[in-house]
Amino acid sequence: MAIQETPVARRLKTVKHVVIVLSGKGGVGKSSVSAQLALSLHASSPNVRVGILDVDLTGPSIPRMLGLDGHGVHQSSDGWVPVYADAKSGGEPRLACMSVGFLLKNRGDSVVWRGPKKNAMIRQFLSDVRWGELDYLVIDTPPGTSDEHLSLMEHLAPVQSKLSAVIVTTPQAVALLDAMKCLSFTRAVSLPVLGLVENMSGYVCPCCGEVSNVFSTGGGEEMARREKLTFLGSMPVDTELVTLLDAAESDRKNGGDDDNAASAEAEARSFELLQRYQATSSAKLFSTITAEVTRAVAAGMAKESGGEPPESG
Ligand SMILES: Nc1ncnc2c1ncn2[C@@H]1O[C@H](COP(=O)(O)OP(=O)(O)OP(=O)(O)O)[C@@H](O)[C@H]1O
Ligand code: SF4
Repeated sequence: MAIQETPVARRLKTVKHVVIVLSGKGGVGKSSVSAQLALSLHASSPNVRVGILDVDLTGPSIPRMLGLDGHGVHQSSDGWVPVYADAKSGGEPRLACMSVGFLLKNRGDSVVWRGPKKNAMIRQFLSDVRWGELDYLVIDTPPGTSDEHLSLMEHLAPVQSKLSAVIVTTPQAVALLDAMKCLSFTRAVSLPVLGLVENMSGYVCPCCGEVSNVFSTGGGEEMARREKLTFLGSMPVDTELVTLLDAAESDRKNGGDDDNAASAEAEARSFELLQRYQATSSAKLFSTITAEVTRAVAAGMAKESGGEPPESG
């Protein structure tokens, strides 16, 4: 008997690879890493098409991080239409975003749902968004390994071969302990891990750019070595990132939330700011991560098709 294709599998047929970003603890920078990874993949080639899906139902922060606060969800005959972060920056839009944040009236509103409703929402996000052709879909998840993660893995099971994960941690012992729980989750659900990112590893002085180690450092690298994971790199606490996010946000607010010329211009400016951050030294890490993601995905695809993986640069 033929196995019936699920709506999620049908929808994700046009998506080549899915990168799930996980963290054991809240507030370690998982959404920042997801947003910067999506921007970096987008910048890696003028032909790469990227989607970012925010399934952090109780704390969606991707719209703010991409300067897209205030957008709503529009329905088409073929499903929900994602919001394009680069829609106003000229050329064909190729950075698509969908978040529960687009469903909330105000940013301060919270989602108070029980498990079954969360599960249904995650299924709908995976099956109903009209992504079109995507090279990468980055999924930002809630912290920890909760019901949402189990739902996500259950719905994504038919496309298991397209999945991999990036784990984000901070260097402190308590965060590393939670990152280990995250790692055992990936092992339990057979989710391949592309590598580990250590965020808030040191502090970049806004005056001279010197990096000082406020907390312990190197814990992420040590954990990666011990667990035989790829260490993707470390990112210091960078006030430039905070300033940039604030600037992008106030630009967006000044433009208003309506779809008028002022808001379009503000959105184009905030996207430009975000792209500019990619060129700073703290964000250089993301080109390494992007290269690793691209290499691992190409190797995986070559293995599936029986061919040789391309040489990594
Ligand atoms: N390297 C960094 N330098 C400066 N600020 C950072 C850095 N990483 C994250 N932040 C800031 O820390 C805050 C928390 O980051 P973020 O929302 O990415 O964490 P999270 O792990 O996704 O949190 P949550 O538990 O809410 O999902 C944000 O305001 C973000 O801008
Ligand atoms: S890192 Fe350099 S500029 Fe920053 S506070 Fe220390 S000495 Fe001053």
